[in-house]
Order: sequence, then structure tokens, then C-alpha cells
Amino acid sequence: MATISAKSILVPKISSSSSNSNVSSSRSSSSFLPSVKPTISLKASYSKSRSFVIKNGLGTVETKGSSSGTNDVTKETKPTILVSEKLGEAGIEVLESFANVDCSYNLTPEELCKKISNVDALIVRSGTKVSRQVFEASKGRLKVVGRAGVGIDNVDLQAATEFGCLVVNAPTANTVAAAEHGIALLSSMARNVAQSDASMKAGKWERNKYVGVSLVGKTLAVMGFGKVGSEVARRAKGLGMHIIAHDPYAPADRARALGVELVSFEKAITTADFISLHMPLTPTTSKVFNDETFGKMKKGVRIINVARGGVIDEDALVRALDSGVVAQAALDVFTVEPPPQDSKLVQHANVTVTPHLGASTKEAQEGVAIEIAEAVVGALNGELSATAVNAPMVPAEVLSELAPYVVLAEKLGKLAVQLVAGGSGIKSVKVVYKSARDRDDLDTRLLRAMIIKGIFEPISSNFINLVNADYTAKEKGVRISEERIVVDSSPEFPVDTVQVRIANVESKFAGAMSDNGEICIEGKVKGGVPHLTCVGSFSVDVSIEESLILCKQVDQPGMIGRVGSILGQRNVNVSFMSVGRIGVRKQAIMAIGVDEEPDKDTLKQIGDVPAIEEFVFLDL
Ligand SMILES: NC(=O)c1ccc[n+]([C@@H]2O[C@H](COP(=O)([O-])OP(=O)(O)OC[C@H]3O[C@@H](n4cnc5c(N)ncnc54)[C@H](O)[C@@H]3O)[C@@H](O)[C@H]2O)c1
Ligand SMILES: O=C(O)[C@H](O)COP(=O)(O)O
Repeated sequence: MATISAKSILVPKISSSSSNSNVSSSRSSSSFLPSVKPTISLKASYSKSRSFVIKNGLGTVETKGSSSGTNDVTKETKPTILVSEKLGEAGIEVLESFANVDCSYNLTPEELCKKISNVDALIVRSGTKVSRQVFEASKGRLKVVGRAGVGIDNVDLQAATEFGCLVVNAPTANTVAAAEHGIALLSSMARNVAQSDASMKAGKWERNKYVGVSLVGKTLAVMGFGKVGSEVARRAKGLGMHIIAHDPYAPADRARALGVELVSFEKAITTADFISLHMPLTPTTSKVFNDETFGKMKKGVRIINVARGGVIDEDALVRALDSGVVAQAALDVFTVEPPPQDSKLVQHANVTVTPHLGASTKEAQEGVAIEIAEAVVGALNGELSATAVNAPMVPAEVLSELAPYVVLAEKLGKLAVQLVAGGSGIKSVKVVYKSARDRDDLDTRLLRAMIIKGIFEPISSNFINLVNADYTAKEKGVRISEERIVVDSSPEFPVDTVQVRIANVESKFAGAMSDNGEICIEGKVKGGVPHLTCVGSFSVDVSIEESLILCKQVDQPGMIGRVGSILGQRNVNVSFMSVGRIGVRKQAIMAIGVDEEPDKDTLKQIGDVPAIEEFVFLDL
């Protein structure tokens, strides 16, 4: 029997140069989970099948090899990563050690859509719009979008989630660069560096025109006290400024530790001499700086924006500059990038501009490139990324502990859905976890996702994974509820049993109905292997690695032998058998694990055994 390890389920090594993987080479229709074949090398299986499977907690990624007929098997079978904007060399090297890398910059949206169905991952910066059309055009192949930077406002996250595509970013490597650029803009704006430089280069010497303002003692309002905002605050403090910050979600103690007072939006904008913007562009922050809010600012305020252009209503800013309410602005980011050449804002004498250079230092670009390359390779390799933007984070230790239960969860989902009679329409699924752990000491998101995957993937055309599981259930109008029952067993194991209940449906196998009229099956992990332990009101004990036949019968001698011999005569190998009964010579359920799917005749013969009341074949 294959050993199912955490690694093989969740973190299979899919290094295309490795020849010692234990990951199965193809996705069979009956197995969505790793069939662990330690003796099959990844390369060998690639060359045979011209396809490979990456399996992890996020689901299954299947990528067809090229059908070009070339003999370069490695090239054919590696994943393909499209890099659509300039990425640091160190990152490209990381990518190339794992995948075929296509660096195609300046693609039009049409060109991007054309390429995307041939790639497993896409890496972008802020200049590529990863729209719904891109996900649609990928036809399910695109599994990871890596944003080489922080802002993910150029990626349609909703569409990514719907299509089960993981979005990861590189949120830390450019923080200092952006903060330094903010400080550079603040200082150069205050001292008219850009304007006086241009003036001198035009042959002038205008010392009286470019008298600046001092920073020391002035109040700086940092809007968005996250990574960049707090680094700006730290640096501006060193320049002798008084710092206040507005951030509805920032912890006050983090601000206090830096000697920064967290204040309301109103207080920040009405009291500051300088306002530096560091919040993300969201529906709430879009154009939050507008005629009304500029109108409340201190006359002569100066504004720095290294966040996103869209947080400012740019026409309103031009008006505020013209009226003198805003004395100066220093902008690195714009609503439309690049902005039109005749933009009044860019051309304004009191505005200093840079072309989105906040993250553009050598150091930051190398850091970002490595950070995103490792995140993308990790995701394709089966790891849950620490920087996933649209998937719930499940810590690595939780993941490894839950690994065998993940297999159980998916199989239970898959069994449960096959018990539903056609046309019943599932409306609600309840999952009951019995565990000795405290109620809040069990993260069930991954298990829930796998149950949803087990239920819906066989009946839908989409891959379902941790990213899109909840969305899929919701979209199909199915309510998933969970219940935790604390039981008196060993807290060493995270879960004792998992029960899947489907209410308000008919079952094609009446024996699977519990006393309260729900389809109910229960399983547990024994020795690392998923077992079915209960069907309806009947206790059974059969491993659920291969497919199953469930028979309901009157308990009497010879039943196991009769069914076993029918299967034996038809060369169907039985892996496990278990009988659960409600009482001696009363009704019983026989659960039979089979290695092969019996043909119709064989199943009919089983059904014809007089004591057998009903039977069902369940494909795993
Ligand atoms: N110009 C550049 O090249 C450059 C470089 C890096 C980051 N950025 C941008 O800077 C911004 C901040 O980046 P970060 O790494 O600090 O992100 P972050 O997530 O660490 O910080 C953002 C902060 O904004 C806060 N926030 C959210 N909504 C807010 C609101 N309505 N009002 C005030 N604060 C709000 C959040 O609570 C968070 O603390 C992002 O928009 C990012 O894209 C630009
Ligand atoms: O959000 C970011 O990380 C910055 O805006 C950097 O964007 P860029 O990668 O396009 O320089």
C-alpha cells in the first residue's frame, strides 16, 4: 500500500530537473490526489505522458507538454512562466532553474491573451493589466500570477479567484526603496530641486525664485501607516518633523513605538503641513483626495504620492494647485500610467514628477525579483505561498499536520456526492469535525476546501482548489456549514472523525441515509490512510484509497464469500471488505474496496444475490 505523506500531498517537489520525485505523472479521471509511486521518476513519467501534474493544497495543476514533436523532453515538460515586465536577473535565474521562461515585455492586451493559454504562471509589475479576459483566455492553464511588487490593483483578484488562480506578490522587498523615494520627493519638492535644476540647465541662475520651505518642526501626515508609511515616518522623524498618521487598520502601539500619533482622517488632513500618501488603491480610497478634502486642508499644504495615482482626483488637485490651497505636489504615480503628455498636472509648475520610480532601485529590483520568483516557483511546486493574496494562509505546520486529513476530506466529498440521486440538487452540506482539540485550535479551511473540491470537481468542468472552493460552493448556491464537536480522544491528532452530511436530497443508496434523513458518511485517518467508518447508521471500516462497492443486505452467513467470488471470477481485485450491521441477522452494509471498476454485468450479478437489497459503485 502506498504511503501518503504530507510532502507527497501538499509539497511535492516538481523540480523539472529532479529525477527522484514520487509524484504521479498524470491525472486519471478517478484520482485527483497523488498516487504515490516512489519508483517512477518525474522525468521518466514526463517523457512517457507528455503531461505532468502538480498537486498541492491548492489543487492540481496539469500542464500538457508541447506537441511540437521535438525530442527536447525537458523543454516540453517544464512549466512555462511568462514574465511580462522587466524583472531583476537574479529572479530570472531562479525561474530558469525550474521552468521555461518567456520574457516578453510590452505585450498588448491582445498579445497577452494570446500567449496566456500556453503558460502556467505569469509575472507582472504594475504595468500589465491582468484582467478577467486574461483569465478567460488562459482556459484554465494559468495557475499562478506573481506580482513583482506590492500593489495588486492591476490584477482582477475576483476573476483570479473565480478561475482558481493563485495571486502572490512580493510585498517587502521594495518597501525601503519606496520610502526613500517618498523622502526624496518630500525634500526635493520643499527645496525646488527639480525646478531649479531645469532652470539652470536652461542657462538661468534664479536664486530668489527657488526659495524653499524647511522641514524641521513641520507636521507630516502619513496616510496609510503600513510598511512604506511607517518607514517614511521613521525617516521623516530623523529630519525633525512632527509625524501624525491616519490608518483605520494600523495598531496604535506600533505607531506609538515610532513616536507617531494615529489620528482621524479629518485631523490628519486639516492639521498637516505635508501629507504623504501610502494607502493601497481600493474602492474606499479611490479619489479620497478630491475637491472636498482639498478644501479642508491647510492653505499651502504640500502633498507627496508614492502610493497610487487613483487615490487622488487629479483634476481636483490641479484646481487646488491653481488656487494655492495646495502649494506643491510631488507625484510618482498617476491614475493612468504613463499620463497623457499634455497632462495639466504633470506640466504644472508646482508639481514634481517621477515616472513610477518608487521601487526602482537596483537593490529593490533584485530583492523583488528573487522574492516573486521564489514565491511563484514555490506555488507551482506545491507550496502554499506566504504572500498569497487571494488564498487563505494555512501555516506550514498546520498544513503538514492536516495532510492525511486533506486526502480524507476530498474522498469523503467525492463519495458523498456520488450517493446523491440524480436530479436531487444539493442545497446544503454540513461538515462535522470531531476532535479532542479545543474548538478554536483547529483550522478547517483546508479541509472544507477539499470537501468542496471532492463534491464539485467531479460534476463541474473547473479545477477547484483552496483559492476558489468557497466561491465555487457559493456560486452553485450550496451552503457549507461546519460544526466542531470536542470529543474525549487523543489531542495528538488534529481530527478524530470527519462527517459529511447532505440534507434534503434523495440518495441512490438508501442505506446511506441517517436517521434524520440526511446522506451521512464519516471517515477517519488510520495509520495515515483515509478510512470510511460510517455510512448512514452503519459502522464500517474500509480504507478509501481505491473505489468502493457498498451493498445493503440482510445479515446472514456466506455473503462476503458470495460477493467476493463474483468479483474474483471477473478478475476484480478486492483490497478491503468490511461489514457493519445494526444487529445480528438484521440489516447490514458491506463495504468492498476494489482495485478495478467492475463491469455492468458483474455489478448486476452482485445485485442479483437474493439477500442484497441495494448496492452502489463509488468511483474514487
Ligand atoms: N511608487 C512605488 O513604486 C511604490 C512602491 C511600493 C509600494 N507602493 C504602493 O504604496 C502603497 C503602500 O504600500 P505598503 O507596502 O506600505 O502596503 P501596506 O499594505 O503595508 O500598507 C498599506 C496601509 O494602508 C492602510 N490603509 C488601508 N486603507 C486605508 C485607508 N482608507 N486610509 C488609510 N490607510 C489605509 C492599511 O491598513 C495598511 O496599513 C501601496 O499602494 C503600494 O502599491 C508604491
Ligand atoms: O506596488 C508596487 O510595488 C510599486 O508600485 C512598484 O511597482 P513597479 O513594480 O511597477 O515598479
